[in-house]
Amino acid sequence: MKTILPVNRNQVQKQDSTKSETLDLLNSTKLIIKEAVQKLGYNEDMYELLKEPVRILTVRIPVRMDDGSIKVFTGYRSQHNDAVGPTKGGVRFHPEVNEEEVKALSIWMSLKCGIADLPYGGGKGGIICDPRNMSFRELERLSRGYVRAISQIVGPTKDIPAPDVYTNSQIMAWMMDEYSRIREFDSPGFITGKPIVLGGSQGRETATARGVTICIEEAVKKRGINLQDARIVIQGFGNAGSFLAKFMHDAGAKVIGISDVHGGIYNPEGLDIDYLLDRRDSFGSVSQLFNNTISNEELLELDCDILVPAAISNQITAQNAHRIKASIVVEAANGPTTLEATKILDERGVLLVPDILASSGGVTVSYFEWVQNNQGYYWSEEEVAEKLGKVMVDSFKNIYQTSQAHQVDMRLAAYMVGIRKTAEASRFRGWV
Ligand SMILES: NC(=O)C1=CN([C@@H]2O[C@H](COP(=O)(O)OP(=O)(O)OC[C@H]3O[C@@H](n4cnc5c(N)ncnc54)[C@H](O)[C@@H]3O)[C@@H](O)[C@H]2O)C=CC1
Ligand SMILES: O=C(O)CCC(=O)C(=O)O
Repeated sequence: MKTILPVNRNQVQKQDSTKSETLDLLNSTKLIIKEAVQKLGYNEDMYELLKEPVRILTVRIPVRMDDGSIKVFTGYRSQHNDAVGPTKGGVRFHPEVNEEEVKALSIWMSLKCGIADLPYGGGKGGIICDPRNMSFRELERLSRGYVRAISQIVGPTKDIPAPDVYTNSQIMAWMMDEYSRIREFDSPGFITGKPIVLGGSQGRETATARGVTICIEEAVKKRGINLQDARIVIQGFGNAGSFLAKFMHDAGAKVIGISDVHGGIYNPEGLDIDYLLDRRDSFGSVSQLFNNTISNEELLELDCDILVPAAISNQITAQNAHRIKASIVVEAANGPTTLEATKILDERGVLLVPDILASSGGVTVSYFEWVQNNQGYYWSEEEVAEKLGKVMVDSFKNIYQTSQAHQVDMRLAAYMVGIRKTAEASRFRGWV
C-alpha cells in the first residue's frame, strides 16, 4: 500500500498555470479529494480511484436544423463512480460546456449523493450548444439525439439524468420519451425533473432553491443574524436563483440585488421579486428590461449580509474575494468559488456553505422522484418538503460539526462527509 503524499495546494496551483490561481475545476477538485481522502485515513490507491470518473462518453449528435442544414453537436456523459449504485446527475446545454468541466461536475454529484446519503454515485452530462439561439423543434431533435447517442450507458438502474443549466422539464420529457421508445416500454425512472403528468415529483422544480433556503436558515443561526433583517444578493435568476429570491422575499428578508447573464439590478430598499418572476424569460433573463443595471462583478461586491452565487463557476476568485462584503456566502451554483477564494473568505471569517451541500436539494428530490416512479405511488408536496427538510438540516449539521471537529473549512468538511460513502462502497466491492 502506498501512502498519500501531503497536499500542497499552492505548489499544484503554480504547476497548473502561470496565473496566481487555478480556475481549472477538475484540478481543484482533485486537490480537495486528495486532502479529504487523506484526512479520512485512506491510502493513495483510494485517491487514484476517486480522482477521475470511471467512464466518460463523448458523442457527436447530428441535428437537422429548421433551415434544412445539418449541425453536428458535441455532448458528454461522465460517470464518476458506480460503487454505491446507479450514477445520477443533470445535463447542461451551454456554449462553454467542456470535458473537464463535465468530469468535475460528475465528481461533485458523487459528493452530493454521499452528503445526502442517497443510493447513487455521481454522473453529469452536457452538450456544447446555445439553446437561446435554437428553436423549440431544434431543441427537441438535439435532446432526442443525445439520448440515442448515450443510450448504451444510461437507464433507470445505470445512470439517471436530470435538469441543469439551460435544460428544463420539457427537455426531460423529450428525453424520457426517446428512451422509452428505444427500450420499448414506458421508463419514467430513466430521468428526473419531468413534468408532473409524466411522473415528475411535486416539489422538484423548487427543490434546489428550497435546499439553499434551508442552508441559509441554518447559516444565519450560526452567525446570529435574523433572516427578517437580512439583505440578500443573488447572482443568477434561473431555476435556482429565482425561486430562492421568492423564498427569501416570502420569509421577510430583503433581496436587494439579482442578476442574469446580461447584468444585475440593485435596490437597497429591496426588489419587487414577484414582478421580476413574472417578467423573466424561460432562460432566467430579466435585467434587459431595466435601464439602470450593474455588472455581475459589481453585484458580487454589493454591501449585503448573504451572497448567493446561483449561476456559473469561478465567480468568486482571488481577485475579488477580498472585496466580498457578505458575512455568509451560500453556493447554489456548482463551483462558483475558487480554492484560493475559499481560503481568503475563510481567513476573513466569512461562513461559506459549499455547493455540494447547499445545492444538494435538487438531487435529493430527484431521488424522491425516482423512488416514486419505481413504486408507482406518488407523494404530496408536503411529504416531499418534509423529507427534504430533514435531509438538508441533517446534512448541514453533520458538515458543520465535521468542520468544527477537524478545524477545517466547510468545503473540506463537505468533501470528507461526501466522499466516505463512495470510498466505503468501493472498498467493500474490493475495488481498492
Ligand atoms: N437546476 C437544478 O436543479 C440545480 C442547479 N444547480 C446549479 O445552479 C446553477 C444555476 O442553475 P439553474 O438555475 O438550474 O440554471 P438556469 O439555466 O435555470 O439559470 C441560469 C441563470 O444563470 C444566468 N447566467 C448564465 N450565465 C451567466 C453568467 N456568465 N453570468 C451571470 N449569470 C449567468 C442565466 O441568465 C440564468 O439567470 C448552476 O451552477 C447549476 O449547476 C445545482 C444543483 C441543482
Ligand atoms: O437532480 C439531479 O439528479 C441532479 C441535479 C444536478 O445536476 C446538480 O445537483 O448539480
